[in-house]
Amino acid sequence: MEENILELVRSPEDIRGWSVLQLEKLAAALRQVIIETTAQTGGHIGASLGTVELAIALHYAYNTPTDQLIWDIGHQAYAHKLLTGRYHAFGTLRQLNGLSGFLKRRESEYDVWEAGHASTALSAAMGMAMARDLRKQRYQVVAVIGDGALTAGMAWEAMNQIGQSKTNLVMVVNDNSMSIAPNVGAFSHYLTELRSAPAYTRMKQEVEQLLDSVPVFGGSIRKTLEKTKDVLHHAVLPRNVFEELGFKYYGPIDGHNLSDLISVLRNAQSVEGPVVVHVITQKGHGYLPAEQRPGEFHGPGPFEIQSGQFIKKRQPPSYSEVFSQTLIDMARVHPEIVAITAAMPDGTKLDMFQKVFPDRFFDVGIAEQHAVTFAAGLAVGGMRPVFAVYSTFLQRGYDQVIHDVCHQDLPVIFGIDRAGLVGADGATHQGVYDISFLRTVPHIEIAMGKDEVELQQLLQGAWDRPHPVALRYPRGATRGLDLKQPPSPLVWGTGEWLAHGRDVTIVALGPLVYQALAAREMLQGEGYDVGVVNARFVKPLDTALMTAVMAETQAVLTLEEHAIAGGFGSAINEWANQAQVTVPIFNAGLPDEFIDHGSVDYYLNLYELNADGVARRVREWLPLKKTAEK
Ligand SMILES: Cc1ncc(C[n+]2csc(CCOP(=O)(O)OP(=O)(O)O)c2C)c(N)n1
Ligand SMILES: CC(=O)[C@@H](O)[C@H](O)COP(=O)(O)O
Ligand SMILES: [Mg+2]
Repeated sequence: MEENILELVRSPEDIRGWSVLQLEKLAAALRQVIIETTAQTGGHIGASLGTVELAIALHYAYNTPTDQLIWDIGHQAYAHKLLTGRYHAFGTLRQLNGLSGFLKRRESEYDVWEAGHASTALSAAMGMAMARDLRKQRYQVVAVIGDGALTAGMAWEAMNQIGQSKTNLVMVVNDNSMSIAPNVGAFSHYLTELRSAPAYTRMKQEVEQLLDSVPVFGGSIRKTLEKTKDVLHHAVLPRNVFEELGFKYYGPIDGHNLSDLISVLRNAQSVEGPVVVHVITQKGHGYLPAEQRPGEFHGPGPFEIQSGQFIKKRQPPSYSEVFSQTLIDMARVHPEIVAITAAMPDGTKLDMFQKVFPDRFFDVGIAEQHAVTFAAGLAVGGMRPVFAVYSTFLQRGYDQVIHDVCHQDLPVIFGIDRAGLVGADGATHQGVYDISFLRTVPHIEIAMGKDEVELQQLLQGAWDRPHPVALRYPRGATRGLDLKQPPSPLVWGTGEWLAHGRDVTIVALGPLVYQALAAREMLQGEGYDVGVVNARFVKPLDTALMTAVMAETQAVLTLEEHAIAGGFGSAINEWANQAQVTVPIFNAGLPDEFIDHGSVDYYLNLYELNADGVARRVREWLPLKKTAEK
């Protein structure tokens, strides 16, 4: 039986003496494991197949983990995981208590930087390089960043500092001309030009050879000639943007050619100052369906390897689809509506909007801060911008929400997608902070419907609001309800008293309303008299409804799939405190800790936010007496 080459690799040290042929075999084995595993677990297969050779070459050429290797985002680092002692655990990828889909410092000493959000690698690398220099240590710092991540301002802020500093730092640009969707923007076009001009490197090499062949002598003649060579360099050689910023540029290099990669990376080590190594890779390389459909294979769920078909149950439309379809219907009537995404046209389903209204759709790249202020500008100009953004990524644009949108009280609609737990992406991606960080800001109104019908109604209602509005909706499938076009209107700012109950009233936000109703069913059978309110609004709170509830019930349990600190329950507490409500209020939400990868259902159960958990809470710790026992 043929030996499994991956069994030989317990750490990168094991491959450092290998021949290119052996390394190529290793690359093939890594690809096979990545395909076979992600076919079961789902995950970021496309990006990770694209960096197999790069990961091998980096660990081969550098002395990791002493040399610090930073992967931007970390979704493309499966080969890095497999090379750094995690082959046997790889089957647990993105599963509860298993390997993270991103890099984690607690998982490996080779994971020197944790991320999940894009474009942090260069700032982190600069920090590490400065720390090294200040502490007079000797190790290399290498950051791998994608072309998509280079659309973010943060990356440029870092380059601005790195280029000036002249510190030793290698920036590997992993250019596959893809973000999740095809990459966008002027810089992406620039990279395309740079990529399609291998003549650049050749010509540069030839000119450099020519200049180097000019003999130099000692003393002042030497100095003069050196100076002349310098001037000639600048006059004859075109300088690209990286060079203008102070980096030495190597590229473009075939990112699937191991010997080229290794020799360039080795060369880069001996260069003084910051270096860019521009590597051209193919997303999904080595697995045809992923090469052909790179967008779909960016981060799919399980799939069938042979056919490349996704294994999906038939499901009702997702919340994102309902949001986008409703927006399309509204945009047909209101020509002022425009839609914005920050590199997530597929995830937010705004790609549906793009198909119908290509001129009223904007993908600004991984640039959430810009997207928010761009929306503010559009609003000032008389348009009605809708920025659909994952809750977690809106964190990037917080100052812009406060300073540019809310401060000017502009009618920007934020479609806050993936609000709540997200499952396999884990801690960096949970959408569980937006209520806390948004509700402190004046003018903004925040709502979350219990289902897709209410999402439609709320989006429709947001159109009439003269203020910023944040509409939250979760990841995944809706309840499959019958949707009307146009939806029947609801009264803005009102909740819904679904059931009256004297012992306790559960005031729930979003789809957890259905868990509250199910808990009520259980508890009523046990003699508790349980009420349920669908809060719908976090801001403004429906205080009239809450006042009426407090007059009728012995206790209130607030329920939300959001951090308990500063969330919806806190809003109720603040109001109750001001209104001098004496009814005890208990808050159920997510604890003050980062919540790892694992299914949403698992965590809802763990934190007693599902029907069973809510019923347990009522039985165990609410200071209640069943009405039946009184
Ligand atoms: C701040 C932020 N916005 C959006 C995303 C979602 N996202 C994850 S990967 C990705 C594409 C990144 O493209 P690139 O850096 O070129 O890496 P590739 O996947 O092509 O290897 C995007 C938009 C994110 N992780 N972080
Ligand atoms: C790495 C990253 O940030 C995205 O690829 C994210 O994983 C997408 O999440 P969804 O699967 O919820 O669209
Ligand atoms: Mg890319």
